Amino acid sequence: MSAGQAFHQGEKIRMEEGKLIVPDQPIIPFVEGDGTGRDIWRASQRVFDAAVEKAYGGKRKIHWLEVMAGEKAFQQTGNWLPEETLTAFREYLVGIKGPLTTPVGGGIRSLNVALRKALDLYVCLRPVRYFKGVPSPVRRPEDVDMVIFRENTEDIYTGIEFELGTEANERFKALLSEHFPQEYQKIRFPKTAAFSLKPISKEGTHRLVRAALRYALQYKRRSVTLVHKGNIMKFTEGAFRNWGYELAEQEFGDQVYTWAQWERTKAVKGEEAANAEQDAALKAGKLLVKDVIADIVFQQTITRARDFDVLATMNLNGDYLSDALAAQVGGIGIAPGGNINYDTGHAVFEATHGTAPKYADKDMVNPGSVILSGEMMFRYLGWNEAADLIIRGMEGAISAKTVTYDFHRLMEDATLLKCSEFGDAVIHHMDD
Ligand SMILES: NC(=O)C1=CN([C@@H]2O[C@H](COP(=O)(O)OP(=O)(O)OC[C@H]3O[C@@H](n4cnc5c(N)ncnc54)[C@H](OP(=O)(O)O)[C@@H]3O)[C@@H](O)[C@H]2O)C=CC1
Ligand SMILES: O=C(O)CCC(=O)C(=O)O
Ligand SMILES: [Mg+2]
Repeated sequence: MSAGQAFHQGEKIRMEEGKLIVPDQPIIPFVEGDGTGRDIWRASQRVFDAAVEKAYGGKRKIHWLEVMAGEKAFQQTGNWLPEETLTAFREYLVGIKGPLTTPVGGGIRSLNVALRKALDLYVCLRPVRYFKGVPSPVRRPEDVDMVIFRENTEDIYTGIEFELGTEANERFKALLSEHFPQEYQKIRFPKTAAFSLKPISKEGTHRLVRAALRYALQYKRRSVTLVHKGNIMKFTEGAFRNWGYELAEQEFGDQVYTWAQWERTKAVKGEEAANAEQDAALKAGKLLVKDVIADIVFQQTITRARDFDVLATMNLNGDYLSDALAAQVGGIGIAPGGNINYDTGHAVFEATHGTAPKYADKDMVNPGSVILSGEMMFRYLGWNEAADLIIRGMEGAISAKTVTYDFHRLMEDATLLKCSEFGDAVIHHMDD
């Protein structure tokens, strides 16, 4: 059904004066996704409808609107990401999607990235929390309670690349050697080098860090950590850190204490004075804004998880970090997310994982990531009662040890469920 068809029941979600207006019968567009997306969507949609029905007894209802993207769209329309799909997500403001396949080393560019860019969904929000009973490779998974704010529209995901052997690559190299001879000299094997460009802007950094800080202050989190590889990429990743501190001090000065402030005090008054200043600020309830280099963050989030809370990252670092952190709390089968523009209200919720093609149509994988992405969507809509039921259902199914293969292989005495059966178990445990 097309986005604009007037006879579709339900109403549009709107944004008015910076506030989301959610009717009781909203139209929500969804993409089921490629590969395992099909199985996962079927299970998840049942969970969402059950949660809404149980929470509101018929007063509220979602009118699902299927929109096409990926393989299904290509088969049916010859287009991987039809304009109608973008129009639907634009018009109805809030949607949800399954994973879409991106070929490696050639072929189409990521449809996921294209959607994020088209709707300017500049925050990729990925909470990482522990559910009791989930199998984990670390000793204290309950210490993991982090929220990733990943920049979603810049970085190497911009897709400006020059492939070896193409005329564009030769022209790009000629431009470098003519206009930037010193930089050109640094290329180890210029004859066989390909290139990717990495734009990182002050504007893009500011809006991402602003969103992370607002979230941290609203939910009374302990800290926001800026993640970067600024020692090596000084003017992109290093600038991300500097602009992040700048924004924090300029816009949230009376509510935060930054490590940039600590450095300045140390330079003038010494380390002891800087430590005392930080202690006093934290005692006064200020939010700590700090930074970490992107390699050590992968170690420290494991060895001292409690030191990390909200993490603000550029696009690639956040992509890596989301899968890595998910491993500590049960893996990618239970890692939700949302792509959000807090200014326009547009949001598309989706799992952190991909299409896992080897499991496609086997009714086997964990639908938990999409189910929890729906939970995030309900909270975004203010439907907290439905969201709470989903959490209760997930907790109940996991603590009853009725789980899909990914958890089953790591748990003792668990019952192996199919993807669809896990959805049923979540619904069943909503009544716990
Ligand atoms: N937002 C999106 O749409 C995303 C799309 N992708 C795309 O997906 C495709 C495949 O990517 P790939 O790198 O293989 O990553 P995937 O996340 O698709 O799969 C990697 C592994 O993660 C585990 N896994 C994934 N999903 C689940 C699940 N629901 N339940 C349990 N385990 C799960 C499986 O592990 P095991 O083998 O151990 O069982 C699987 O083999 C690529 O084309 C990629 O571009 C990737 C990420 C995000
Ligand atoms: O777009 C893709 O295929 C991969 C995206 C991805 O890995 C992510 O957003 O986490
Ligand atoms: Mg990823």
